[in-house]
Amino acid sequence: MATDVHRPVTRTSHRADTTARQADGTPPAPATVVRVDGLTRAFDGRAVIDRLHLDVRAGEFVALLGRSGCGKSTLLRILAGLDRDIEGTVLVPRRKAVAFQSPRLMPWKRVWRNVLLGLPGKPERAVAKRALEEVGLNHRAHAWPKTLSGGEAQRASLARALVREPDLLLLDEPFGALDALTRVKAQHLVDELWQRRGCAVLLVTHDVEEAVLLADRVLVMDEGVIAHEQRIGLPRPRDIADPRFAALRTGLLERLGVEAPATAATPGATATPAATATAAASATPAADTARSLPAA
Ligand SMILES: Nc1ncnc2c1ncn2[C@@H]1O[C@H](COP(=O)(O)OP(=O)(O)OP(=O)(O)O)[C@@H](O)[C@H]1O
Repeated sequence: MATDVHRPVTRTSHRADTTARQADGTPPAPATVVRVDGLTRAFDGRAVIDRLHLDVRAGEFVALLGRSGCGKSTLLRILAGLDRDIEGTVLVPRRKAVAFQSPRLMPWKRVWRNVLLGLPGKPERAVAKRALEEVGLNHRAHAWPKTLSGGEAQRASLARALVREPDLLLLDEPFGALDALTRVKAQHLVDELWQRRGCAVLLVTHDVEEAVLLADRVLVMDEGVIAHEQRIGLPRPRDIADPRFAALRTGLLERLGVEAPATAATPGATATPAATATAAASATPAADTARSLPAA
């Protein structure tokens, strides 16, 4: 796998992949596709990311949580190669793609042309159509972006990421602007695509439930570093009614220091993260507020 190294100021250097068979003949651990070592990014003298370490394995689904302003998008932009004003070492695969909360489609290009934007050479329309088929949007291939619904535009943005055949898919709050029902559908789609494609995914989200639903591993960012890591060993597809799901969600909410609102049923009661978790399970817009994270 070709690897990009972003290393303007290097403290330590790493090799990316470790695929050699072990001495006892057991299969090797999955290769590492992302290796970040001692990463620092400062704005106006303030280190938003401060000597951060992170490894992501091939095919792994990682969710990144953290309070608003803690540096999640900054980290994702660095991994995407969009910000290189850094200290430390960042190794990422050359084949990578990003989808943002806003689909960022060019209004003057039809959907299929948007999907092919930025691809090298002269890719054929069939390439776009295949990706659009994968996200269930082929019937809108010739539409103008402004005629798409929010969910359709987000699927077009995903198709644009998929045509790049990424080894690493970076998703920055891709469902944040969608209504609750469309978001659930989009989450299922991403889960399906990830299982089919087998690429590594790094998902930045504010939604604890979404993180537990989709990720193999949930990371919590705080004070410029990965402050907490939680493996999610639940079988897929995951059931939010499973008590183990609720326990993981509650644990993560506690880590994030989310204060739940007092419920009407228990006036004056001290709210607990568990209450937030219960509210979040209903997946209503009100619940979205309960599971959003406070600002840093
Ligand atoms: N180009 C920039 N110039 C100055 N400050 C910046 C710049 N980009 C980000 N920051 C600051 O860095 C901090 C982290 O921003 P970032 O967007 O990474 O946070 P975040 O965790 O993704 O937040 P949110 O969850 O609200 O999207 C914020 O305080 C932000 O104001």
